Amino acid sequence: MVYTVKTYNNINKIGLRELGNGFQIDGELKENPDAYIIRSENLHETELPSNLKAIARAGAGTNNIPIDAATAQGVVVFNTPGANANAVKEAVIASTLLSARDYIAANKWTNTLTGDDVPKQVEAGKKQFAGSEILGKTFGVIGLGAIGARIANDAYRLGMKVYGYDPYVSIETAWNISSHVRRVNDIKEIFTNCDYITIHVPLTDETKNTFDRAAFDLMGKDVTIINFARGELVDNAALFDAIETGVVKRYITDFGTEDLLNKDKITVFPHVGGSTAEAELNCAIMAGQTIRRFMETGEIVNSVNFPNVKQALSAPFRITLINKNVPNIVARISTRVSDNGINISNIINRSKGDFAYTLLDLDEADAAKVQALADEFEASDNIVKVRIIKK
Ligand SMILES: NC(=O)C1=CN([C@@H]2O[C@H](COP(=O)(O)OP(=O)(O)OC[C@H]3O[C@@H](n4cnc5c(N)ncnc54)[C@H](O)[C@@H]3O)[C@@H](O)[C@H]2O)C=CC1
Ligand SMILES: O=C(O)C(=O)COP(=O)(O)O
Repeated sequence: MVYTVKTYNNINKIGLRELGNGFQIDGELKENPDAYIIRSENLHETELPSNLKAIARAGAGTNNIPIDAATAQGVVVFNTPGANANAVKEAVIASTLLSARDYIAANKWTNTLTGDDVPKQVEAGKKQFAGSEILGKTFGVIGLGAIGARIANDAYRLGMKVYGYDPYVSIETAWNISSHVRRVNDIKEIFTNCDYITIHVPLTDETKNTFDRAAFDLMGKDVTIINFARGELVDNAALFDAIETGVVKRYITDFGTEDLLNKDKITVFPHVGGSTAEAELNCAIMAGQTIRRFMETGEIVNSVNFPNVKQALSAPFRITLINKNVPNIVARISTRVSDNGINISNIINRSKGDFAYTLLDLDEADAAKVQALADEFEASDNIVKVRIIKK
């Protein structure tokens, strides 16, 4: 069995080797493949092909993927948690230092100098670039996930007083956060207390415009806002007013829109937070492993729209179903299997919202019987995707 994969956006080739020999990458069937491996390509305007079973986002944010449509079509969407977190952490630490000392403007100015007396001009002009130090300053981190937790710990190590806010922090990540990071339960405490604020949350209806007028109104003066998460987390109109009134000293973001460009107190990078050789390799490796595992075994790990399901396959065949989460569905599935004279060696059914994933391991070596059962499942209104996996 050869599976087909279509890649978008420069996925690291070495990482893709994780797929192994059972996958054809960007071959002739790439317009209706089994899986996509993707980075930031916006899929919201495109239809997902009928054969598609999985999308792996080689990275963290999945707001470029139509998750609800994918779920309804039985497409499992994965990401690669933490695989590019160190890259973003380093970019944010660099940005913090860039705001404290205006190195970019200082470098630009120095490059304008001419003549034999450049050293003299430097000494005369450098006072305009006197900065401040980050030691002892307050640093707020909104979102203490893979990136935020790393940044909070390192900002503390750099001598900053660190506040962290994340009402949904996972237990796993919470264990990794230094006890020196002061966890607050109200985001307002970040806005009122911090000289530097960085945000590391997914873009959702809840997080959109986290930095709005009400947020800026709570801040003191000369606050640096760092946004390597998504542009829409900041209300730009409110930001411009906050810059005008001296509330915001500098806005550093990885997400450019035209209104942000060529402004004195705004520094825009071209979405390069995760663009390091190491992060691109890590993401591609994790995406490749995830897709391979899902296609070859049916197991789900690191999905954003279906629950984790792990179960070694010990029976001759496994049928995987993506089904609507309706009452009595497991009983109905089991009955259909027994009506076909097949024994179930193991069944797992896990739901998330309106849909569920079912692994059916069958004590049946007759491929034709298994195919007939799968065809019956295909015909059911409550089942949106059926796959047969042979041990
Ligand atoms: N600039 C770049 O190249 C990159 C940007 N990103 C962006 O950064 C985001 C975060 O990435 P990771 O830390 O890897 O993800 P993550 O999933 O490990 O962490 C996100 C954290 O945000 C928290 N959160 C969710 N809603 C929240 C809310 N309303 N208030 C406070 N916290 C909330 C979650 O509990 C979680 O701990 C991604 O979703 C993506 O948008 C990620 C990687 C690279
Ligand atoms: O992982 C993320 O969420 C990112 O924003 C990284 O995007 P990229 O894969 O570098 O286009």
